[in-house]
Amino acid sequence: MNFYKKYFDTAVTLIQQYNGRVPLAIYLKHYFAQHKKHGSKDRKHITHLCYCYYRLGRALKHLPIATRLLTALFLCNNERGDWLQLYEEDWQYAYDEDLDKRIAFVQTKYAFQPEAIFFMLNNVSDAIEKTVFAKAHLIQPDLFIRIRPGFHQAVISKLDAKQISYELIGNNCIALNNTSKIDTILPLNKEAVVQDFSSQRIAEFLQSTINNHSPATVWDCCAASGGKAILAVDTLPNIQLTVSDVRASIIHNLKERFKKADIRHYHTFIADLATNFRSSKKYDLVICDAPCSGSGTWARTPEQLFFITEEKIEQYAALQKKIVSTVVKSVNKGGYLLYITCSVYKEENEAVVEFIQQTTSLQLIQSSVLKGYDVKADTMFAALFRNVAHG
Ligand SMILES: C[S@@+](CC[C@H](N)C(=O)[O-])C[C@H]1O[C@@H](n2cnc3c(N)ncnc32)[C@H](O)[C@@H]1O
Repeated sequence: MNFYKKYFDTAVTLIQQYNGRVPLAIYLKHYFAQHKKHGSKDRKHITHLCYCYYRLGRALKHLPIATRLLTALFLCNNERGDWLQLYEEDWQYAYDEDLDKRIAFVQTKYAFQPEAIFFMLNNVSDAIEKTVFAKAHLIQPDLFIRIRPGFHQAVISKLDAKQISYELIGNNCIALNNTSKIDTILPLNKEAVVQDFSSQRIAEFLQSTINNHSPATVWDCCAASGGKAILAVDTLPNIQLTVSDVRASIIHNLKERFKKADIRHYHTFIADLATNFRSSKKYDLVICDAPCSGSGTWARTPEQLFFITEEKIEQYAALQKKIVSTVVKSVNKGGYLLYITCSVYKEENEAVVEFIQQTTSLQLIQSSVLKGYDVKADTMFAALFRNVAHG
């Protein structure tokens, strides 16, 4: 049996047994750890096949797994390769590097609608071009890094010396192929951070906050391992930073990361903001990068396209409202709240903005969908509010 057929059959078995309870990356990691017979090339091909399968999201769900996998592979591969041997002649002949032509061919075989890839596509923000967005899930996103202040030349020289191909977007954002191994080339977190293009664009919101008001107090209330907090330190001069999260383990990771990033002066605490937590302090800027469905990042975790439920999205929306209700009380007079998600659903974005407007006196300054799907990046949402209350 040829290698591709073997990879294909293994992927079919893995897909049959996968139930979406753990991330696909973890599921495959465990499988490969238990099946040492697969070398690195095998792992790469089998992983690629499984990811392709889930890139089809909810489309063609009625097809048997093997047929659906063949269709997904045909749609997702943007270059000819040995994998084409798996196909009947008419498929081989019809293959084209243009995705739209591949879609048109698949439509001669099955009732394939690209819009069906994305769960509840009608519920995504109006600013999103729905068909383009849904189709973008057939393509693997790029890897993005942000060069930290003062390290531009150092980073560029290291990438050039190793002949890594990259694209510089603006001054400090670098797009790389997803397979690039940059952690062995760059001192990550010190000179550059791995951060999606749209996430880097949160700097545009930060710059319109407390830039003229220094030193200012900043609370990143859903800090995780500190992606937005490091961005705030790099973007805003001389801030007094506080970070918190509900998970102690992630704050531990943040501390390790901050050490590498040479960020030494900051406060941390652990808090569940969905309870009636009350901060004794107020801040000039509260960054609320809320827990969310992550639907703007599902081109990186396409299994979510397949397994997400409406109930889950509703749970996130309810949690977001609870968290913002808690943290708005900690915004100083004249201070700001920056609400962020990496979701595309209105319920987690515009509806939460409306909720804040209805239930608080904060004023909306600006909000926007940060579209990444046309540049192989994530799509995010950000809304900046100001506490204009008097007295
Ligand atoms: C989208 S992530 C934050 C990402 C981070 N700001 C960054 O840029 O890397 C959301 C975070 O909210 C935290 N979270 C979830 N529920 C929470 C709650 N009830 N109170 C506080 N934090 C919570 C999660 O643990 C998670 O780390």
